[in-house]
Amino acid sequence: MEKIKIGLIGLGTVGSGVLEMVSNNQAKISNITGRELIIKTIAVRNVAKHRSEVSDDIILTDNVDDIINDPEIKIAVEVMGGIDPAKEIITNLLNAHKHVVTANKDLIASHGDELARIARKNNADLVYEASVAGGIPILRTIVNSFAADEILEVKGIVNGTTNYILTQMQQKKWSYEDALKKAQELGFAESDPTNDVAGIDATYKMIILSQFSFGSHLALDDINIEGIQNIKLEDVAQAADFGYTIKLLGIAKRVGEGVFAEVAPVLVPSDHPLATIHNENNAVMVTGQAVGETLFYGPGAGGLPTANSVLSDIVSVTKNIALGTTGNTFNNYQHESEPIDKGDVIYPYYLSLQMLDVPGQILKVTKLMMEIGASFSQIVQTKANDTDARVIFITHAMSKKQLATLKAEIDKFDTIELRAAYKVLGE
Ligand SMILES: NC(=O)C1=CN([C@@H]2O[C@H](COP(=O)(O)OP(=O)(O)OC[C@H]3O[C@@H](n4cnc5c(N)ncnc54)[C@H](OP(=O)(O)O)[C@@H]3O)[C@@H](O)[C@H]2O)C=CC1
Ligand SMILES: N[C@@H](CC=O)C(=O)O
Ligand code: NA
Repeated sequence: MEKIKIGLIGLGTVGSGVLEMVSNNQAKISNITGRELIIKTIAVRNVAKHRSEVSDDIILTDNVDDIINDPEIKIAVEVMGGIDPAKEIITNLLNAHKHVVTANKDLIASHGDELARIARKNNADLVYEASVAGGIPILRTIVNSFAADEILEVKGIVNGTTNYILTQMQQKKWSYEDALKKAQELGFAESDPTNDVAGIDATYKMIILSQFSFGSHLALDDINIEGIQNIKLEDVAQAADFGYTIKLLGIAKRVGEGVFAEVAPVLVPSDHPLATIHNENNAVMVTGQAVGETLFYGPGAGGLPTANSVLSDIVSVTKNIALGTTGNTFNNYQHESEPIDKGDVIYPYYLSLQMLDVPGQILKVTKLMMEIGASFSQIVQTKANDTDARVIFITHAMSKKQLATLKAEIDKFDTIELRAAYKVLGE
């Protein structure tokens, strides 16, 4: 049987999963593709590290040129992460006419168009199913199964680390710090978890999902991003009392001829499907004009689940090599979007305020709400400490402009502090 030789760049959480799957699932892969896959060379940062999983017939190197310059290697798998030097490495691989499979959302969200052009020029495949929602086969599903439908909205939980942290805070009352540490130990977090907890990783994934769903080219600056770093156990408990679960959601939807996208903590009604997604699992809800609402669920992080997506890409490239059909862009939907006024997008909000416990304080907030033309649907007051009250409001739908004015006006009161403002899904 003809052999296809592969170069693997990175042997951490995902790379180890890829190595394991290629050796354990060879029979099925060969059956489907008519080719035998061989991992010839693995590039890592530190070759001195003990790696019992690497057999003697595999070349282990710390020099990626051993893959780039090897004419025998047809497919390179980049699972080292980060933008530099991954961008230069992938560029060199494509220019050396290698097909590239990557899990790198940072790079694809930031420079995907440029890399896709280089791939096309070299008649090479560049595919990245693992970059969004780990083990969920979502990108190829949008390309193939939503090819004709007009997608109106794509939203969901697209970061495993933060969903794991929120689940532990909600179900086991773990502190944020303890939950993050465990997510790192389990291999869900990025090597620097800042992007996970600050919502940047989820934003990269929403940029890629928006490209596939709307043909748009959003940049980080186009998107309102808020992470989970400031969520307190008291908000988690208060949200639960109101019947909500706090989730870090990515939302991207068509607004007129433009696309609105946001990543932020959102109160999800506890009986909503997205509220039932726990731990490192992810879920992506795609709403199409014709099909209506669809939901795709599965592990969003972790070695083997992510490796399964990488392997699906490797198999797809291998079939293209066998058929002589390489060089097609993974996503070729392009649609020019117009800028939208984000201030007009409306949602209900959860507002947590701390105020001096004396008469007239709630009235001040109520008057402000009247002035901006907004209103409350639920109010709860508890004791914060000897002098202060905690007052939680759930508002009716209001615009971001109204919310910004409210925040600015509350800021002027010495006796009232806005401690949290989170969107609420549905009204
Ligand atoms: N972890 C997950 O659940 C998921 C991760 N991803 C993405 O997959 C990619 C890999 O993630 P993950 O496996 O978790 O990362 P790890 O940190 O576990 O592994 C990174 C690997 O890359 C190697 N490496 C780093 N820099 C270089 C370099 N300059 N040259 C050669 N090798 C290098 C490291 O070498 P050494 O071993 O010597 O340190 C290590 O083997 C990232 O893009 C990530 O965003 C996507 C979906 C899920
Ligand atoms: N760090 C990421 C890994 C997968 O993309 C996450 O937690 O989702
Ligand atoms: Na995926």
